[in-house]
Amino acid sequence: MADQSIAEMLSRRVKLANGMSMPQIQLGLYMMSGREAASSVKWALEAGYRGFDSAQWYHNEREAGQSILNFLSANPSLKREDIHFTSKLRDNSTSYDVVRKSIKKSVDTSGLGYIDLFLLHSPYGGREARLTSWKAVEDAVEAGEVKMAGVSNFGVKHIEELMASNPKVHPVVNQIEVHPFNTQLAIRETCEKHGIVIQAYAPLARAMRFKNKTLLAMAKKYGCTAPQIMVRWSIQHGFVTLPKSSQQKRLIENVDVGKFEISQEDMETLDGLDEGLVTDWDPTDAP
Ligand SMILES: NC(=O)C1=CN([C@@H]2O[C@H](COP(=O)(O)OP(=O)(O)OC[C@H]3O[C@@H](n4cnc5c(N)ncnc54)[C@H](OP(=O)(O)O)[C@@H]3O)[C@@H](O)[C@H]2O)C=CC1
Repeated sequence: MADQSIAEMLSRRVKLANGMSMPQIQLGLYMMSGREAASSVKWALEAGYRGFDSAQWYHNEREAGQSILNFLSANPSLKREDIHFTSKLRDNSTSYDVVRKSIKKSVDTSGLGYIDLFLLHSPYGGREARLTSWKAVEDAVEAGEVKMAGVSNFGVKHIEELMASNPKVHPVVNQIEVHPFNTQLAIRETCEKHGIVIQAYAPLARAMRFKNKTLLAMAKKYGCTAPQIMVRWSIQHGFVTLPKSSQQKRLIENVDVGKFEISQEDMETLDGLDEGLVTDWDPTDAP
């Protein structure tokens, strides 16, 4: 696998339980203004990124979608189907209609015609809201508004609850915080059991641990940077990984990870850095 170009790394795809696939490395769009999202998406597409992770909460679905459309019209060899766009439901609701409308609004706002992956952003709201919201997402898939459905920040209990409800549409991913400083073994095991791929958010631990001694020693050994070790760790674990940067140089640096492979022993050393670090929120134990 070593010695792959940036374009090759960005063309890697992960297979999903529903027979579809998605890019393994996608650009995270959290904490980007609309203007930043527009420019970052453009730079990323130029570099070869084909997947983007937005959300209703990020208030940049419109600008990210428009940037994708601009790129597609300037590059007619690429089609809408070559791009993977994710959004997420801001709030679960016990009202089916509220959620259906909210999904339609995201589709319209993005301007992309459909959304590739739509997630419940968190398990908040209780069991009834989770299952009702899921039903609305399933129907949006059946209606073609959304191609695939998944969840985010679901803990073991929430995954088991959803799977026990016999969902019509299989949740293809659970997007959770995962990096060497928070390895989330219990949730990963549960997802694996049910054929749910992990999407690793905050794969760079939001730049909070770049000075960690073990990480720096590893970067020196492999002749790369600390963020590159973190992205490489994430893909070697088989996650779909979502590093965010709104700087052109960094969003290219972060995916230039095809020239080295972390040894099994070093992967285990990195796994051992787990300290349960939460960089933003942790709704995985919500009631
Ligand atoms: N479902 C959920 O609840 C959540 C989902 N997410 C998703 O995951 C994505 C990634 O997570 P996020 O929280 O953004 O954190 P990341 O772990 O991706 O870290 C992003 C931070 O690292 C900095 N950074 C990026 N690359 C470099 C580099 N090469 N050198 C130095 N600093 C760098 C960025 O700054 P700069 O931009 O200035 O480069 C930014 O401050 C989000 O954007 C979002 O799509 C994130 C949190 C919660």
